[in-house]
Amino acid sequence: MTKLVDGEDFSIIAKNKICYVTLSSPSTRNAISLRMASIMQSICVAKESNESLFEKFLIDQNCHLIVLQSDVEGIFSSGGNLIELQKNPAEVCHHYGPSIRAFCQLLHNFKIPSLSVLAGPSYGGGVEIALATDFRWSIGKNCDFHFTQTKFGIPPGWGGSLRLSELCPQLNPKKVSALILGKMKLDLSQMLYMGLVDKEFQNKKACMNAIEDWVNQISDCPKSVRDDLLDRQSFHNFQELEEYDIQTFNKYFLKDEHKKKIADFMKNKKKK
Ligand SMILES: CC[C@@H](C(=O)O)C(=O)SCCNC(=O)CCNC(=O)[C@H](O)C(C)(C)COP(=O)(O)OP(=O)(O)OC[C@H]1O[C@@H](n2cnc3c(N)ncnc32)[C@H](O)[C@@H]1OP(=O)(O)O
Repeated sequence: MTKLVDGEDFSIIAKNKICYVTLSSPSTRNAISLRMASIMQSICVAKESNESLFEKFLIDQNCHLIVLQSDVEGIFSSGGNLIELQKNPAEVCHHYGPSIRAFCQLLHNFKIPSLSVLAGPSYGGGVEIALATDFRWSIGKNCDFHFTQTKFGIPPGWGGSLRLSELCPQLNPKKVSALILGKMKLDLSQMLYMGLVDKEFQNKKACMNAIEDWVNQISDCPKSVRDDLLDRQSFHNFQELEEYDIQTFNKYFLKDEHKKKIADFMKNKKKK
């Protein structure tokens, strides 16, 4: 196990090709503090080499998946730290929003897949963090999203509104605004229906086993095929993506590795 961030309330570690980002602040129900935001800032901002510390860590540790999770029972995140935000003047909190936004952008844009494990509800900015990952898996039934931002007189600011429209084609910008203005709650059945939650689990063990199986399958794929598949995300134009997919397929079709894998499969099949 290797650590990038080692704190009581927020840690980032790599273990068995999985990067775990863990929120563990029971006293604030996993609110995002100024300290966490400043760590996010320091690990997400690209250095001269054009690579941030977080990206370098993910590459060096050969991580195939980022898992964002809560270590506090009954909550994913209560969003922005209201106590600190109330206490401090705007100048002191100047970097707060941009830092968390940069962290969310990294989860969304970095080329390996990211997953939020939801075993409790999320509020305000906590929903936005959960929306930043590519996938959301739920454990149990209690993982509602609460859009509470306007209760405090502000709109979402960490990329969550746009992500909602991206993830749910039926939620156009007008509908997203209506959800937020209404301080609405989405429960598990609504999130499953909208495709916001991708898989549901009865307990943590089943979820963690599924995560390990997933990463093992990714590791089993030849590195160059894996890299080529992960590069697909850099294309936003469907025509260019189609050409890339055809070229990539031709690069591997009936080459030695492909033939060998077919032969191994047939041999194992006969044995059975
Ligand atoms: C700028 C950020 C903004 C955004 O961009 O969107 C936001 O995120 S706005 C904040 C959105 N958050 C919320 O609306 C949630 C606020 N909290 C609650 O509604 C409740 O606390 C809870 C999360 C539903 C939990 O309720 P409950 O189980 O009844 O516990 P308590 O209410 O007693 O809370 C326990 C403890 O935790 C502290 N706490 C809770 N949320 C926050 C928070 N967001 N920031 C800081 N601290 C928080 C709460 O004060 C309690 O502490 P003690 O009183 O010291 O026990």
